[in-house]
Amino acid sequence: MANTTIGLLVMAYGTPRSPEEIEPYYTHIRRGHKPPPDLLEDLTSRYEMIGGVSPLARITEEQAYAVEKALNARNSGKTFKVYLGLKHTTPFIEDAVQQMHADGIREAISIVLAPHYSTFSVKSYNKRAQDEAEKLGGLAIYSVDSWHTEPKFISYWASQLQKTFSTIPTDQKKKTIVIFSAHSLPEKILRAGDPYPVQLEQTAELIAEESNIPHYAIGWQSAGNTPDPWIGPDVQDLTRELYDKHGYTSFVYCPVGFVSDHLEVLYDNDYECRVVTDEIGATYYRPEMPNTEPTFIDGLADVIEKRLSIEKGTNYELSSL
Ligand SMILES: CC1=C(CCC(=O)O)c2cc3nc(cc4[nH]c(cc5[nH]c(cc1n2)c(C)c5CCC(=O)O)c(CCC(=O)O)c4C)C(CCC(=O)O)=C3C
Ligand SMILES: [Fe+2]
Repeated sequence: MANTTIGLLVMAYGTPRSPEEIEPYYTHIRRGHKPPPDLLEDLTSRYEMIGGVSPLARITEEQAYAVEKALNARNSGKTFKVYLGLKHTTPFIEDAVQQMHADGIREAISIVLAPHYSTFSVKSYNKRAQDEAEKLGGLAIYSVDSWHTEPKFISYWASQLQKTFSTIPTDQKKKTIVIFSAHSLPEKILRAGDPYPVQLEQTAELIAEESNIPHYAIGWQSAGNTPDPWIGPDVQDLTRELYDKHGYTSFVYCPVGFVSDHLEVLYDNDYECRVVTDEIGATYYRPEMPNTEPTFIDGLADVIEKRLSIEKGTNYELSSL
């Protein structure tokens, strides 16, 4: 087995690469249903507010190559070859699995560029990859389910918070609150015992501990516009509530459920949350997103190495029975 190439399947949400791609992308998110013109216009105008298209396409690619590079620099005796598979645009997850198979890859490890597991997100990415691999045969994919407590991921955010706090005037620090958030999901996932909210709490607690921040809260953002309830409190409502109850003067938004600069951060945080902080006369802070920061990338490489060593350990035990 020495020196065989291991496929590194990096999966992510995907984003339109041009304004023309917004409609097919949105149609895919809506499971094949074209968006009505008002919804399409609304989404297009949000992309316009962040520069026409999202920087996410470029960042996702850079992240994938950076993780491959970090792993191959480790001299572990293994060579990794990266394949990018996206949920809602090309190259789709299935395209990436087909390419791995065509390239003769027999073993692959997959990771989703989102830290928290949920049946709505990570489970569906993994299922699509596994289904395609099964269809093709001869390719085993070991999936990472979540990496929300990974030490270097936690350190990344802790050091970002220390950086942000160093810019907050001393007399304001005690009146500062950090809001950790992730993408909201329909509340019905909770009835089936989905680990998503507990995992967000764990991430928040670890970062808060390591960075020694005085106050924090957990919120949810970017909820969809459907009649069924979504997990709350929403970050905008939470901001108002925390101000009314405790009079915080500074709000630090950490959207730790995401890892890149993209629409949900650049619009839902940097525009929508700032509207609220402006309204109540508080100061808005939002630390930088991980993107390709080396500590963060190294953390993802650690996650992959650990997952692979578990797999190899298991295989060893099985074959020695
Ligand atoms: C859990 C989760 C993550 C995080 C985990 C992960 O990364 O997987 C995430 C990330 C992202 N979501 C993104 C974009 C969009 N998500 C939408 C709609 C939806 N997201 C959902 C969930 C999530 N989304 C859900 C339940 C819906 C409702 C429709 C459905 O039931 O599927 C819509 C439709 C219009 C709107 O609602 O705004 C858009 C445009 C972008 C790209 C941003 C860019 O382009 O910069 C990213 C990274
Ligand atoms: Fe989304």
